[in-house]
Amino acid sequence: MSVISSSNLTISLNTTISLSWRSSLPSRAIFPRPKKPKTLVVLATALGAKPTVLVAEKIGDAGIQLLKTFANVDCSYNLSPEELCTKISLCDALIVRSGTKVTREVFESAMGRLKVVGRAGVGIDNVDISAATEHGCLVVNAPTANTIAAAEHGIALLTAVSRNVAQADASVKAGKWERNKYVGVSLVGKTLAVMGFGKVGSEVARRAKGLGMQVIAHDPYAPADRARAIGVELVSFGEALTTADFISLHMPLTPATSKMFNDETFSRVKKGVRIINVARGGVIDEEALLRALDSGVVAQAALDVFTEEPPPQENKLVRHENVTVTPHLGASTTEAQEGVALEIAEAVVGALRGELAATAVNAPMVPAEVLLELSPYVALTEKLGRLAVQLVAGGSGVKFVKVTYASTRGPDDLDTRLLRAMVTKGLIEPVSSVFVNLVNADFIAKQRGLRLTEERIVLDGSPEKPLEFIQVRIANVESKFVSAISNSGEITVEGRVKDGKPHLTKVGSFGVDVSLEGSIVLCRQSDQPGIIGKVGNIISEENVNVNFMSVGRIAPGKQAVMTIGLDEEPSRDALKKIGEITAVEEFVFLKL
Ligand SMILES: NC(=O)c1ccc[n+]([C@@H]2O[C@H](COP(=O)([O-])OP(=O)(O)OC[C@H]3O[C@@H](n4cnc5c(N)ncnc54)[C@H](O)[C@@H]3O)[C@@H](O)[C@H]2O)c1
Ligand SMILES: O=C(O)[C@H](O)COP(=O)(O)O
Repeated sequence: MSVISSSNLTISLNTTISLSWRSSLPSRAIFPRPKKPKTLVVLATALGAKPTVLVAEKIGDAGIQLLKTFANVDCSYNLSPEELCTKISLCDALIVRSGTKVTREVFESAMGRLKVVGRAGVGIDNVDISAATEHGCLVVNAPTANTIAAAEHGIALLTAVSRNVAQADASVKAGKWERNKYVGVSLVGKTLAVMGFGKVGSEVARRAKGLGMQVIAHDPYAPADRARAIGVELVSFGEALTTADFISLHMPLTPATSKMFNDETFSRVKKGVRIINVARGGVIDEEALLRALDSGVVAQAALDVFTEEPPPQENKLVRHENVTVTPHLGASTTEAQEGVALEIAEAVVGALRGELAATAVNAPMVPAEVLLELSPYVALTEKLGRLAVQLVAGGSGVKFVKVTYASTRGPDDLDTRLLRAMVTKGLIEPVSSVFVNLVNADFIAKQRGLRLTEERIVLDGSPEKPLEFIQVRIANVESKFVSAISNSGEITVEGRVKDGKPHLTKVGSFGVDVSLEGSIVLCRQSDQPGIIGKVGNIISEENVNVNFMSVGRIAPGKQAVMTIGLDEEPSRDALKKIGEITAVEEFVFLKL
């Protein structure tokens, strides 16, 4: 047996999430129960409480129809920020495109009801992800359905600028015939630098190769072999700037890419370069681009996206004769919009049902089969957390928690992120009013100063079961049930999964066995005949059903801890009577 300790690992929840929709449902479970998603749906319908989805920007009809099969759908477009904040407290989900800013105020105004924001598209820079996470709100996007549309629009703009299509069109419509003025440049043999070699960037590269261009790409995170496979060389930012005749932008807007193209970068480009931007307006310093256009450093620009959308009327860039503009049309093809709408509707409905969200933005993925296998352990860890915190005297001074996983599997074969998050949920929810889920567990733990460390015990044996037992220990606290303090001085509870059900198997240093459902009475007594009967009588007089009972003792005739699992909560009077039995030295009632 070996112990692997990850000492001082501050809890960091990078966990798959699927949310169960909680509004009006009796269950507060946040873990997707892959075998039972339909139960949640049936409950929602039976209670007449369908979730409400606010669609704040127009999406394809197929998506709306799919949403309507599951939810009340409110399509309200062009809402002001104030109107959105007013409506949001009545909504379980919100769907937007790039035109709606989902700010911190929106999450605050939701008052905990908003469970998922669906971004019908790729870029999530219009959603305050930190605020979403802090409010336990899942953010999902539709990352694939508009890739080709965006790439095609990039190529449309590339060819349009090279041949002055927009300017020449305007000139002819103005009654002119200026054949000499609108002589263009050829694409064949020219170098195109694709900045951001992701989904759209690589499709642009592929198409530009077909036009006979030399394609280079800059992307610090893209694998070189993927680029090589389509005949593209990955180069440094500097090399891309200095060698390109055309630059096409395809990176996300992040703090690192904001104003990536500025006076300094324009001072390094080849004179006469042409720039295409179908990514995000904010990656270019628009004032600097204007200066570069005026000085002729940049010959032409084609812009689909702007820092402020729509750009103000007087925007000089928009009116510049060497600039071609479109109103953020990259994703706007019939095909892409139908695809995006379906992709986002499926993601939102799935998240509301408590199923896996494959496109979660603020919660990393754990494969479905892993989730299924870990499901009973997820219930176990939450319940151990709940029990442990209720054993603390005072109830809220929990700072140092250690979770031990005993398994025959090596650490690399056991992903404990979900379990860790559920311990956090179990520890925090009974002593606070906050709702903890897999999205916000990390944030809430940190906010409350909870430091959770994990330890592995690697057991010998065949690794069929993911875990043998799990132990939760709380250090530096006193307990209202002194027997829960183990020899190491910590409140200790241990459990395992038996026949698919979570069981409590140890409290302090006492071995016990009780199924973790309903509620529990823990009772320490001097080991002598008749006690079990006396306690049992008090409970049965109350008409409360005992679902499990076990006694763990140190040695015959010495102290024993009796564990009684109850279906309902006994009255205060009954609990008082248990405490008055002479041989009972201490007892505690715990809710699961
Ligand atoms: N105009 C439109 O309508 C439209 C449509 C679709 C996508 N987009 C935008 O296009 C962009 C790309 O979309 P995608 O689907 O290809 O996303 P993606 O995530 O597949 O690709 C983005 C790529 O940018 C790279 N990147 C990140 N930081 C970078 C940096 N500092 N320098 C260079 N590369 C960097 C990433 O490694 C990634 O490979 C996004 O901003 C998206 O919002 C716009
Ligand atoms: O990031 C995206 O997916 C595009 O910018 C598309 O945005 P839209 O949904 O507003 O067209």
